[in-house]
Amino acid sequence: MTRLRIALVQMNIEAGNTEANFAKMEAGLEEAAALDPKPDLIVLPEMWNTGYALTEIRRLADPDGARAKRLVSGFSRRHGVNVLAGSIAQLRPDGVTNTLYAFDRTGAAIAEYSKIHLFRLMDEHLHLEAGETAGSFELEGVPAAAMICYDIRFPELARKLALGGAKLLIVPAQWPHPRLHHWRTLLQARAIENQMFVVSCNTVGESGGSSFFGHSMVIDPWGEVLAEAEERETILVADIDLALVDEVRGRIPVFADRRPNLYE
Ligand SMILES: NC(=O)CCC(=O)C(=O)O
Repeated sequence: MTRLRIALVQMNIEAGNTEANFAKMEAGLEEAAALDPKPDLIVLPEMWNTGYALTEIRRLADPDGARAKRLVSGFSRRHGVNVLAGSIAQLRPDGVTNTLYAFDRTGAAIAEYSKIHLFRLMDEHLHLEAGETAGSFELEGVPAAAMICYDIRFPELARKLALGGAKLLIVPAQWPHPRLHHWRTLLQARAIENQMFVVSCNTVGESGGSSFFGHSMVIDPWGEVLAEAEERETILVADIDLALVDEVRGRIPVFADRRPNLYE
């Protein structure tokens, strides 16, 4: 399949209120799955279970992500829809990670990725453990990849994922004011330079001393913004055609023209 309908659940997350956040996440998934036509893929934002309640994160984090995995996997299977389950605060024996999962239409796990660049400005490095591997996977036969929020400031990671074949990059985030122009510019740059679709799901509202601006986006491999949310809770929907990736890569053959021996 080269065409995908994507729905992004741009939601307000209450820092530290996991029960409210789980309820909101489930309501958001149900609302997205009820769209007509139904989406092929639903995406959630970063750290949707706890928000940035980092000083209490060990108490709040989901042990092995068991609760989130059980709920989202069951939802995927019941509705026959792929879900990229945001990221959550996941409790592991060696600490808390900022981890996303993806499930296919049968509810089977197809991806797990823990954020590898921790964002010092929001104290992530003091409370979270960084992941150690990049996030590539396959979605309905499409080579795809995921990064989390601050990761998009590292073009070398996006390039590695694109060189590995990714045509679709999915980015859950909690990106606050006042850096809207960084968010939009970096996401568009990752799409243009790697000639791939970039799909980013942000949050809205005040939490943990930050104000999140939404502006979830779907950007095509030419850098065109196909859909962009405003600063309020919403389900943002866009239809993408993956065939455009090969067309753009054929028109400007960036990957064939690279000179890695000069700069790697
Ligand atoms: N949650 C994050 O990683 C935020 C990243 C961010 O705001 C940035 O400017 O980078």
